[in-house]
Amino acid sequence: MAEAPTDTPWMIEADGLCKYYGDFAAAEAISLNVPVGQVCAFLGPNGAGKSTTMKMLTGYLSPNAGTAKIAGHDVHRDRINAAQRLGYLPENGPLYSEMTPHAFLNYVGQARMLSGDRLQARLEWVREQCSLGDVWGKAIGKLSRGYRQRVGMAQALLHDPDVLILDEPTSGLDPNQVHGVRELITTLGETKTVLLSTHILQEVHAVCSRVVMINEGRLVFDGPTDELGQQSDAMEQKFRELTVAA
Ligand SMILES: Nc1ncnc2c1ncn2[C@@H]1O[C@H](COP(=O)(O)OP(=O)(O)OP(=O)(O)O)[C@@H](O)[C@H]1O
Repeated sequence: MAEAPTDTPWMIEADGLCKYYGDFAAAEAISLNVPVGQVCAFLGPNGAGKSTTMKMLTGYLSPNAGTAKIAGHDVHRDRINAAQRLGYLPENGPLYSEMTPHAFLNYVGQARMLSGDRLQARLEWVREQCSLGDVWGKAIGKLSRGYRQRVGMAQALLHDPDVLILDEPTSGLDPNQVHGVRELITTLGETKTVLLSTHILQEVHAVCSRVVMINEGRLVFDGPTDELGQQSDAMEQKFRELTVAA
């Protein structure tokens, strides 16, 4: 049953999220709150638990313990309202290889209850913003990794959600495309709340005001980007200190 939305300043809330695979803790006691309009980086080495946490935040994975909310809506108990406010770019998006970006995004739009002029306007907006014009009519299965990533980004943005959870949005993109996606995220961050995972520390400086870092399933840092150092070198050093196993 749907819950009444709470009057919360937090657009993304995690409270004590845990995920176990057998005895192995992929995520343990993850709590974090992201306020309206913040662009927050989610960092950690390979296997740290970033994707696992993001899947729990978006309701795609059930936690063993803890709760997640989007714009005050519990992602399991109030799934439809949470999903309406959320755009999610998964690590390996479920893209339908035989469909064109146009057909796929049209289908996604209808599934999200968009129709008529509003759907057409949103399709045109994502085609433009995600630079998909050249491949709009080609089969997704024949697109390069970078273009597939942009189709994934387009489906996350299509319904104009307030909250974006982006798992490695610039992975697989060439430097020009990386620049374009960073600019897009910066613009989106003026009005939306964004949590993005990345391995590229320059990206964090470029677009994020806050960093949350995870290692071996546990939070090890949560603070302003500047606290990790003004330069990428300093940030890299801090990253190693916080994430190399003791
Ligand atoms: N379905 C699963 N069954 C068993 N172990 C899993 C499963 N999914 C993830 N894991 C393990 O949980 C840990 C965290 O994985 P996760 O994908 O969340 O890490 P990550 O920080 O996103 O890594 P990367 O930066 O490499 O994408 C890893 O050790 C992974 O092998």
